[in-house]
Amino acid sequence: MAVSLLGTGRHAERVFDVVRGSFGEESNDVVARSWRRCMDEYLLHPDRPRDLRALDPAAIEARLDRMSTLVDCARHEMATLYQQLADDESAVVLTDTDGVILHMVASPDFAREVAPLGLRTGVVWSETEAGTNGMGTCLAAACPVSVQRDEHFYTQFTGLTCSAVPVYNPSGEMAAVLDVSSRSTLMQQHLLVLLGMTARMIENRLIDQCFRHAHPLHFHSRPEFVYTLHEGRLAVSDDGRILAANRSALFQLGLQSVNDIRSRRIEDIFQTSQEDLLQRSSLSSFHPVVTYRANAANRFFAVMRRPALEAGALQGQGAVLIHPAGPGRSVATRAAAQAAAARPPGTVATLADPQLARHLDVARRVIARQTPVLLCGETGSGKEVFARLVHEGSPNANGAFVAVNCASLPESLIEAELFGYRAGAFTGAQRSGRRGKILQADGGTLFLDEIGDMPPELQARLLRVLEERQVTPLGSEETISVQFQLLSASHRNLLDLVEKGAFREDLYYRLAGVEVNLPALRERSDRHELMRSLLVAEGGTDARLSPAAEDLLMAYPWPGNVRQLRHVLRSACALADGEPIEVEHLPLALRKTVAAGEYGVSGALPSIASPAVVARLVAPPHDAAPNLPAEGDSAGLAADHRADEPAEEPPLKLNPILANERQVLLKMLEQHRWNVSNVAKAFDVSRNTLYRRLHKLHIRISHPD
Ligand SMILES: Nc1ncnc2c1ncn2[C@@H]1O[C@H](COP(=O)(O)OP(=O)(O)OP(=O)(O)O)[C@@H](O)[C@H]1O
Repeated sequence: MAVSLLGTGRHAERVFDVVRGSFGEESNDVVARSWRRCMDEYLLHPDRPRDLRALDPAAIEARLDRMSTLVDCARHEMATLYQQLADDESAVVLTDTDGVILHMVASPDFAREVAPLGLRTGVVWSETEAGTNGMGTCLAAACPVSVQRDEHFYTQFTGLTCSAVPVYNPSGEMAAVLDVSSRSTLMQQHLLVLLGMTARMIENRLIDQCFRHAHPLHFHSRPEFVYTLHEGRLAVSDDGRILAANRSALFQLGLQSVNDIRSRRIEDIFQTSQEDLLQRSSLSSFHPVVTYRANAANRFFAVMRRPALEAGALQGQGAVLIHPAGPGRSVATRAAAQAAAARPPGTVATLADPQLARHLDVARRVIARQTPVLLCGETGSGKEVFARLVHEGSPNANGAFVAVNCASLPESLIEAELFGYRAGAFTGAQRSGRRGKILQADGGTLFLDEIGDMPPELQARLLRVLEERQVTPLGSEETISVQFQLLSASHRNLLDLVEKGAFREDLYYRLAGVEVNLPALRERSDRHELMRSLLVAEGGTDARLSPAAEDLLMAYPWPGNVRQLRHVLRSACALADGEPIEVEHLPLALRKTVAAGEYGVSGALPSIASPAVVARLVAPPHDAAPNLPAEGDSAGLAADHRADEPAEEPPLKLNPILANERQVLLKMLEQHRWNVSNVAKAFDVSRNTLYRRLHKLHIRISHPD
């Protein structure tokens, strides 16, 4: 390892100079203050380094026990941060408030290399012991700190650059320090941001863990930030009193400390009661609903849930439902699992489309015979919602529904996530080991989403598990028998992937006992009902769509399917703010697409749309070319025109989408008194484009005004 850049003597001299002189001589004031503390208060000497103190194994064990909740919350986030850093010569370290290292994630080589320096579990890195350093100085200064190479007090550490941030407990007190110690000095600012984000994730997990009996309340002033790292998070007792708050909650509410909010009632903070918030959240399928700050006009979007323990251990951030249940488990446990399975986050499950209802029936019958089902369909078409419905009507309905998104897991973690691992299987593994998702699905249903993204080497392991129905956790020699129903899904064509050699053919046939193709939203006959129930979910029972807005939504081809519809309705509800949703509350791009009839032409439909669908959507109802004035021909466009027979049925049979679009345009023309310029402006398209569209849809414009 490189030692001081300056050499021991010169490094010590510089420390002396700065401490004796003014702080201005050292660019980093935090470091200069720390050097002064080291010399004046702790009586350390930069010339006389010493070995760092290490706790004995029993003392380490006792500390780990005391801090086990925090360390458990931190492990996963630290492993993820380590993956993100992609730097073999770095370590992610967690210390308690005495500076004792509790947990460290590093490559085995780097861990071996830095162990003699004291970068290992049980060693004390407080400033009093180790002089100026990332962890100790962060503790002493109680703020994020970056200590680069020669900024360390002792020469022995000047080969390292350490960045550290505080981690707070739900009472708002500093509970730990999260640090990255690396040989690299690059990207320190970026690193501090990443560390700050990881600390917040740990803090949110800690609130979840410590208040599993409380109601979690998620909120933000912008709906898209709810359920993200930036959300405000409160834990609320059964009687509506606030027990804990995260940092973002305090910031958004303009409060200084958790004490300013603890024990206060929901009504003191928001213009709503616990009852009302719970009811509206449930009605909206746990999508954010509007509320206001008590005694103020600040608007927030909030969701309140039932306690995790009561709801059957809904874990993590609104994601996967995991609950052990199956034959032989207690009735209470099964009932909790059932209740939780019946409340998947964000589901209104409207399946009035007869084709979909048939598919559901087939899938349920097939899965009851232990035959795997593969769901195919465009992104956002509701594959997971459908999978949950299959599970709920299956013989394993009392068991857990465990969803794994193969696309969102880093390749290096997917194996541990799926198969689990034994205690100490790798650096960074939990002390107690971990049950993988497959074992969690024992007696229930395993849903492998985006299966086409599973790395090839894991495909072989998965195939073996499916054939043998036995799992061997990482680092273990024990095989465990497991019984689960299997559903998988992909928006990619798996057979194409098989042909390209990216997906194993034998695995494909193993997964696709029966293949169910879910229709895109534009092909569903129940899209009207679905739109209505999503509207209630997003905007409450009073939410209304104006007829023109409704027609426009019915005319749009929805390349992002139900997910996109949900998002559009959510933002429209927010913009309409309690009034009926009008066309102008809908996204401009959507209006343009409908007005210009650009389905499949301007990229409105993604390439995943089948050629048949694209052909149907772009097929003109009439092949006569419009006779239009050239763009910019001011003479031809000087005046707007009036439709001759606006209400007349189109002479040719239009497909439902084009017929809808025609209705939208007619209504808009009516609304704008047949002023084509104004309608074009409302859709933000040129008049030429609009004329062309009107012609295609057989809306005749004849007399200039
Ligand atoms: N039938 C439905 N009723 C109500 N909401 C639905 C329905 N189908 C889908 N949604 C909503 O649409 C969104 C996307 O659904 P889902 O995650 O099931 O789609 P997906 O096809 O699995 O998506 P991806 O391909 O991206 O994994 C979710 O917010 C879900 O709640």
